[in-house]
Amino acid sequence: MFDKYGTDVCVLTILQNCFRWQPRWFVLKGGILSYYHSRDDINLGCRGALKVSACDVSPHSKDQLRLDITIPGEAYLYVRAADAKEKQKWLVALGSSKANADSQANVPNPIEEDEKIKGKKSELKFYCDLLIEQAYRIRDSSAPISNNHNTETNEDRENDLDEMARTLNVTCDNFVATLDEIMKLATTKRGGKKYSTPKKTRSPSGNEHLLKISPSTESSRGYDQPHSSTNDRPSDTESLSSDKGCSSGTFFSEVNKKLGKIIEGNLVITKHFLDICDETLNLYDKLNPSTFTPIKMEVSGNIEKIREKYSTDPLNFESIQSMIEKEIAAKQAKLQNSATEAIIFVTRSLHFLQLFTNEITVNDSHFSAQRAYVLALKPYHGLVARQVYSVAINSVVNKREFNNSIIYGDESKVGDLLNDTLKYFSTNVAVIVKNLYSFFEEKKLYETVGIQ
Ligand SMILES: CCCCCCCCCCCCC/C=C/[C@@H](O)[C@H](CO[C@@H]1O[C@H](CO)[C@@H](O)[C@H](O)[C@H]1O)NC(=O)CCCCCCCCCCCCCCCCC
Repeated sequence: MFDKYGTDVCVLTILQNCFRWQPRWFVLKGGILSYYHSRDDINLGCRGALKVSACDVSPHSKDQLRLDITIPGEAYLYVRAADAKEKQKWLVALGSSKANADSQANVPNPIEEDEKIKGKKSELKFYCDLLIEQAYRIRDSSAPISNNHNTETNEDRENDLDEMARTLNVTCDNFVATLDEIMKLATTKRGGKKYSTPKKTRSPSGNEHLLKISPSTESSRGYDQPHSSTNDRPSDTESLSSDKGCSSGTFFSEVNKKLGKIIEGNLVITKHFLDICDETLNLYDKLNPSTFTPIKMEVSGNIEKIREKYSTDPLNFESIQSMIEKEIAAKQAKLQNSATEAIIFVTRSLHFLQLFTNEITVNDSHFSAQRAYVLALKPYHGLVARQVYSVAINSVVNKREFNNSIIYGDESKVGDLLNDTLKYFSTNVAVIVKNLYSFFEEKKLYETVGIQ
């Protein structure tokens, strides 16, 4: 188990998609557990790494050879040793690594304490995951077409590859920029030699304006907040919600018309909330039905639960907040199928859509969906839901198809209106989502309802 560098190395089998165990090469060094595709691939870089001190390590209750290594709510690694002896060695090695880190934690460590660095590190991890995923997508898409049924033309493929390459380029730039910021923060904190950004030696990406986009680290839930109150909402409601009086427009210019009345003060008006949610359901029909029909059904089931509750007493349940308050008072919020629970899940899907529509104005659809998922849904999802996501993300249409499916009328007349209507939708929905999340927090709703 120990190699010539005094490092713990081992082949462990790892639980991958579809619940199949795959052998992987693991290295535990300096408190970091890294894994590689195989021993021969060490030079190619690790496939994943976890800081052991941040992990919970627990033997599986039934499987004698399995260890679950998790950072609650963030990462998980399910591994299986070849035999009981090997598992025991790993338990001891991981346990000692954690204990070492704990004892060092008593010595004040300015880097660890620095919230900024922590935030940047999770940003870096986000870009690292994206880089790996985008690189694989390019590899898969550039493989020769193996059957005659594929209707995609060479031009389509080239366009897709171009778009993917541009996105990869932006992600690389973001990754490097974040790493650079971490280096600066770390050296300043340590009082070390001032770090200066290395000169760019490669050709510019031509996407410099996109570098401003970075994952939100503003709150623990990763919520993006373009506008903090109803007063911040865009004033030009007319021009963006009514597609400037022409017969061409987008799906969102129609939806936007309904957004004006949805908020009163901080209250989200139930009737209009339901209206908007119903509208957004139409979007799922533009996506791959076999993947998205079940997701649409789940979301529409939740919308129906809210509608049903509302219909029992529209006056008392005029706002979403009053509906929740009354369910809490009647001790109904915790019940299975409560309107409160349904509101939480619908809000999460709206949050996803809000982030997606904001991001798609400057990025490709895959990146946008990925970012929206990481911020809006992933923190709440366990293994199964994440796997559903990984299937869904692979059937996301590209940006060109996305645009085509939301534009109606004369495409050439839509121009800037496309992005304007997306931004308008996103900005206004952000206000709705923000108000609801603040209310959830105020009422400690996740604890009250008993969900993660
Ligand atoms: C182009 C967009 C691509 C979208 C790709 C992302 C897809 C997200 C996949 C999400 C997988 C969800 C898997 C299921 C999770 C559920 O377990 C979880 C919990 O369910 C709730 O459980 C309660 C009991 O505990 C139950 O009572 C409750 O009723 C039930 O809901 N559910 C969730 O976390 C909610 C997930 C909502 C996912 C919404 C995804 C939004 C996708 C928007 C697509 C349209 C936008 C693009 C338009 C493109 C046009 C070309």
